[in-house]
Amino acid sequence: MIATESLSKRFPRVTALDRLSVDIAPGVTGLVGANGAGKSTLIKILLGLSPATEGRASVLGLDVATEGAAIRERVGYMPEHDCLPPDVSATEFVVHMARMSGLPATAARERTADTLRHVGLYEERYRPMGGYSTGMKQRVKLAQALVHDPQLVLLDEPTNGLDPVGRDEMLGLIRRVHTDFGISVLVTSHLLGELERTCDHVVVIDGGKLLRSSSTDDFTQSTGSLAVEVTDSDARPDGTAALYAALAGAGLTVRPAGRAADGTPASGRVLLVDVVDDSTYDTVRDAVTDLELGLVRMEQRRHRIAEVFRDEGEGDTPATAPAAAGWGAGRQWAPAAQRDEQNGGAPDAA
Ligand SMILES: Nc1ncnc2c1ncn2[C@@H]1O[C@H](COP(=O)(O)OP(=O)(O)OP(=O)(O)O)[C@@H](O)[C@H]1O
Repeated sequence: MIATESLSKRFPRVTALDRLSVDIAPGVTGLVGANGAGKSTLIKILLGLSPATEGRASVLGLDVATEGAAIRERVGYMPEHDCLPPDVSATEFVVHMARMSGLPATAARERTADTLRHVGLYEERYRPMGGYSTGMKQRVKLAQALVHDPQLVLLDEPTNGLDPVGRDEMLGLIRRVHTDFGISVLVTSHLLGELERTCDHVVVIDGGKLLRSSSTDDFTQSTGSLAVEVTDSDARPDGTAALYAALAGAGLTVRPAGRAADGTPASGRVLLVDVVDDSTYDTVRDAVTDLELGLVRMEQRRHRIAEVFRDEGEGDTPATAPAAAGWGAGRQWAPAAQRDEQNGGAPDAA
């Protein structure tokens, strides 16, 4: 669907893309990187709007250097920044964009109504967009990217500025763009954590270089740990501590999920139990029953994408720690994504 070969973009003072070679298949793909990693630059090159300094790229089999117009006919684009005229309504704007894409007037009106309904804009669609919330504006930007029924959409930071609920809704909408309409999606974000729920595949770039391109499952494969959470009871006001002692006493390796920055156990209520064999599940169940605690959850733990990068970064091996100055930001950026997950996905101020 998208292929780049040694693609570079150099500005006078900065190399935004550095010999990037990547292949992106149909489906929902996340393009993730810290601010300034080169995500928007890549999107502009893929749309044929900005020439590469070196290398090649194709989108839907079309060459970005010579077939930009044909690419833009088949591809929708949601830009990162606010670009909506404040005095017109969503309906007027999206109809206009549909007409610009070549749809006849009636089809443009029908497609606009369908698309705005799909993104969840109802009565508000007749009001001037200047009075819209950030979430509504993001939805209009998504609608105009979809209105001409593209084969692929490129979404640049669609969750920017949204609160946790708005972000979840937007990610759900993006997923449905693919499942309901069969449109492939390339979505950028600087938050690793949010993409693992939405994307089939994740491409990570840093300082314009490819850091990793893998299926989401490869990033988040199961670990050998079981996450267990229990309630407290009158008899045992600290149920987690009681369970910890019981499981350790039964010979299992147990630790609290997460540690504070100084290495002390975090105050969280989730315990991680190393799975030895199938009997581990029975031991946990029996311990919870014997202590007369309520079992909130017992689940096989999966890696979070952010942890993969944190763990790899700690080794500082040449294969995973790029020389680019961006890695400094990257190291802060993985825990930031985790913080973001822990607090329920609050917008990242970074
Ligand atoms: N027109 C330009 N002229 C000079 N430098 C540019 C230009 N466009 C981008 N850059 C630089 O190229 C680098 C990559 O920018 P880009 O916008 O692609 O990053 P990004 O990953 O999309 O980050 P963000 O989400 O912050 O936009 C940055 O250092 C940026 O300052």
